[in-house]
Amino acid sequence: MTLRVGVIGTGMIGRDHTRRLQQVLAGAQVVALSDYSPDAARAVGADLAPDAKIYDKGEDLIAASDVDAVLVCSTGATHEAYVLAAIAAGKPCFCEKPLATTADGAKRIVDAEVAHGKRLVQVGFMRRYDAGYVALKSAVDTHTGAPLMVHAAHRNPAVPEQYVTPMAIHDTFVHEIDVFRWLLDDDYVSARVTFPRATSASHAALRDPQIVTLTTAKGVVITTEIFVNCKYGYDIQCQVVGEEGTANLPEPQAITMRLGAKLQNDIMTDWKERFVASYDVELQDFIKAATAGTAAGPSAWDGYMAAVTCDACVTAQDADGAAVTITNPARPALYS
Ligand SMILES: NC(=O)C1=CN([C@@H]2O[C@H](COP(=O)(O)OP(=O)(O)OC[C@H]3O[C@@H](n4cnc5c(N)ncnc54)[C@H](O)[C@@H]3O)[C@@H](O)[C@H]2O)C=CC1
Ligand SMILES: O=C1[C@@H](O)[C@H](O)[C@@H](O)[C@H](O)[C@H]1O
Repeated sequence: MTLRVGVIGTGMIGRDHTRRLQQVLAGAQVVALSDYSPDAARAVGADLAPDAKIYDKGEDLIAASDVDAVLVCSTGATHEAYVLAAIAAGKPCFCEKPLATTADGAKRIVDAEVAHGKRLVQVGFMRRYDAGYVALKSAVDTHTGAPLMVHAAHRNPAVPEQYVTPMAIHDTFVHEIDVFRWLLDDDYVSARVTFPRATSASHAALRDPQIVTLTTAKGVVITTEIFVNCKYGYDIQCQVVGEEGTANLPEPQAITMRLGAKLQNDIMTDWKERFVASYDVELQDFIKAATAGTAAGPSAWDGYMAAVTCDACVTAQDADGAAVTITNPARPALYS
């Protein structure tokens, strides 16, 4: 059976996911596209899915009888309404991060899915599918002993002018929030944010870099540098320090050159390239589960827990370095 997929939001990642569904992965076909700007949907259709029907409204795409499953790739603030509509229609839904821009919004999705009684939602936390993180988790689970600390960095070369201080949490750090819960099998109890000297490459509405310190229920302290105007490349770093040893996230494969009296290798410059294989694997997982009428991988609960933590981190950005407590809600049986 070929899964008939509708894609809502045909910007950067909507286009890229349409390409992988049409050209890379097995078992799915994009039959419908929708975007706030219909011209953007038409352009992606013309380039990648000429037979796809273009819908002016995402809600109509979700309701269409020939759409089996939905990909929500529009801007973050629009996700909640589309995911709720997909659940109401009983259709599997892959939602790009964030699941919702507030914890309350994510909770409404969890409540709707629990009421439906079966998982339908997968959140686009693709790092859980990254071969490097999978290897790191295996090392942490089997070799390095009880984790004590994590040191991490999330660096982007530059961000658009409209990117402001809270986005460093909701848009960027949200990946670490999810992947470290999974990596450590733990939840967060507090968040603290400090701001080093600001880079001159930023502007008044974006305090950059920032350092977030999360403490987990088991007492692990995680420090992450978020630096979104680092200039030199897209660089994701992670080191777990355990009782017996340390484990580092592997560097992406790159040719090492001895050239012009220098030892050098390229550093990637964007997320599309850095995590290309992870996006492929996560969506193949979505196709497999959605074909069976359900969802796997990062759940609406994971999206909700990430949103709760994001809210605490954003509060901590204005707390002058003080710790903000994170209260974890009770987990419904659907997500156990
Ligand atoms: N997992 C990952 O690594 C990444 C995830 N993302 C997430 O994907 C989502 C989209 O990001 P980008 O593609 O980078 O943004 P983008 O700005 O390139 O594309 C967003 C698209 O959504 C459309 N849109 C806006 N409101 C809409 C609405 N109400 N209904 C339908 N379409 C609407 C816009 O017209 C635009 O075409 C965001 O939530 C972002 O956080 C983005 C990049 C990487
Ligand atoms: O998800 C992503 C973007 O939306 C975000 O803007 C970047 O900071 C992240 O590095 C990237 O992975």
